[in-house]
Amino acid sequence: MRVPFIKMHGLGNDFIILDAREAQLPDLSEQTAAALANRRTGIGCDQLILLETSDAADFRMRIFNSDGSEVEACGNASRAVALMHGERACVETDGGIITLSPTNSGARVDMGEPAFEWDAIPLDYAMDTAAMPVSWEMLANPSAVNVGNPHVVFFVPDCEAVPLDRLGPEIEHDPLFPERINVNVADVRDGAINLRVWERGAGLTRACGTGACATAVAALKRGLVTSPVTVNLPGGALTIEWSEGSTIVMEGPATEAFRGSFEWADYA
Ligand SMILES: N[C@H](CCC[C@H](N)C(=O)O)C(=O)O
Repeated sequence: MRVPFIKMHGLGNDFIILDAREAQLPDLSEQTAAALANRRTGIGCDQLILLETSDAADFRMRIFNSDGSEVEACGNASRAVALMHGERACVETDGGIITLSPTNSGARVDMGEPAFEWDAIPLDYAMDTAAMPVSWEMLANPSAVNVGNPHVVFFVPDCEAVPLDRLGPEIEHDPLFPERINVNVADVRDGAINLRVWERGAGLTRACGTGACATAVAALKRGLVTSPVTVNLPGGALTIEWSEGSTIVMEGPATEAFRGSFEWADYA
């Protein structure tokens, strides 16, 4: 079976998008997702995105990391799907309902409300998620926020100085995080956030939309910045708006790279 796809990215965080809303596709296994995402033997992406019909929203967006793991949220892909869909839409994800509003260069996405309770992150045991009494070498006293998916956020003097390629996987797989975790290291300068992210199931990426949301919320709760806040990632900048009790709104670019097709049997 020949299957069409669209290759898109949000600030260099890249996606293969499969659209099963009209044409039924075979069941997508985590093995097939990982094979398609493989940059050497497959098409290559950070996340694979599958669009399906939904009874609860305009459509459903499913998210598979490049290791094959299916997860709840993907901010950059939400903007890419908004641009592709071309009009305002409510979208069902495993992390809740999000609202997409295309702009002429990408999209504004309402990501829903963040959660802060230790068992909503989730953590393996109770603790204060605003300043967790844990550390990994120079990374200490983080915040934890769930923005549909789980994030831990460390504030440091210089995010470029952190050996994230080594500490990221160590923290991602720590037993404190029963569903693993996305690892954010950030510094704050001139009212803006500089952010690097080790993504659960995908590793270092050029940008992470949900990481930008979680880090902005953590910084706003600590009084380090004011809303709206610019978050500078290696791939570019996003703007995040949030205040206590409200939903998170993220705005930024999305880009279509190319369209193609592949033989499903080659990856099944
Ligand atoms: N790159 C995505 C994050 C994917 C999240 C995934 N790594 C997870 O396991 O939650 C974003 O822009 O939000």
